[in-house]
Amino acid sequence: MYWINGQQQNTLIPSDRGLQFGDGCFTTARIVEGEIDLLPWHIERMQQAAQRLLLPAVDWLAFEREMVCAAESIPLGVVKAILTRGSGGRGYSPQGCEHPTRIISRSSYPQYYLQWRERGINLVLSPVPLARNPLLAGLKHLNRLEQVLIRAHLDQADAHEALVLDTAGMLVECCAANLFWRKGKAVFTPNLEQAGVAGLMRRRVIALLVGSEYQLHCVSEPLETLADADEVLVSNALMPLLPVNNAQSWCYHSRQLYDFLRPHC
Ligand SMILES: C=C(O[C@@H]1C=C(C(=O)O)C=C[C@H]1N)C(=O)O
Ligand SMILES: Cc1ncc(COP(=O)(O)O)c(C=O)c1O
Repeated sequence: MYWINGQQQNTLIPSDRGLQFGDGCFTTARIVEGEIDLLPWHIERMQQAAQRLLLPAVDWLAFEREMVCAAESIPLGVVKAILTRGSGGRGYSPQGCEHPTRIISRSSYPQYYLQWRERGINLVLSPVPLARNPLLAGLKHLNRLEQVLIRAHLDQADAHEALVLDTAGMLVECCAANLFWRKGKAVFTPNLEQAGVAGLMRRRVIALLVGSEYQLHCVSEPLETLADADEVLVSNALMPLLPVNNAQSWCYHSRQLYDFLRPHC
């Protein structure tokens, strides 16, 4: 089910720059008991992305209201919210684009995440690297060709998620999730300065670690750092947190950090 600028409809004008250039940003949220989990953070991240992408003024009240309405009385589900620069401009030029497009959709919850939480998942190294670009790093923008290629390779592999490196060979994240690993009481996550999406569940995990017995380190490390990790976890707004059993040929048996975080995610 889709709502475009508040109207229930399934068609988007072909000149929309979201389609023409991937000119916009998005967020995907979990609905729990009719409410959007982390709603203020979803709005805040979209506002920051809109600012970084120089989008024209957005009606944020309407945007939030439309997300909230899409979630109403749904026990468990997914709301996706997209903002594009709208239509207009000559070629790439955004000049004259003053009416951003709001696209809200609702879908069912991916039930396999419930099973994966209990059983854990396996990760395989993706052959597709992420380009390093600090200008776009962290943003959940609409240009997702890298993820589409990563997912296409993953669909052929015997694994649930992928380990994704950047073009310098540093760990960044997974196909559609952020990555954490633990060594003793030290917890690590890639710093996302050059590539990757600054996930909201990553933000929640980081917040939960503050003042705990664990120390968080945002790092730039190669794949091999996972060889002597005690535990590996992945997160996104829907999962929201999954324990990893295997990454490449390395096995992890501990659930210490997962058991600490899971009740709060
Ligand atoms: C790709 C989308 O959203 C991301 C994917 C997932 C998921 O597959 O679990 C979760 C959160 C999003 N960052 C999408 O089309 O919604
Ligand atoms: C490439 C990528 N990294 C990280 C994430 C995690 O973001 P969030 O926690 O906001 O869902 C996503 C969302 O699926 C993603 O697509």
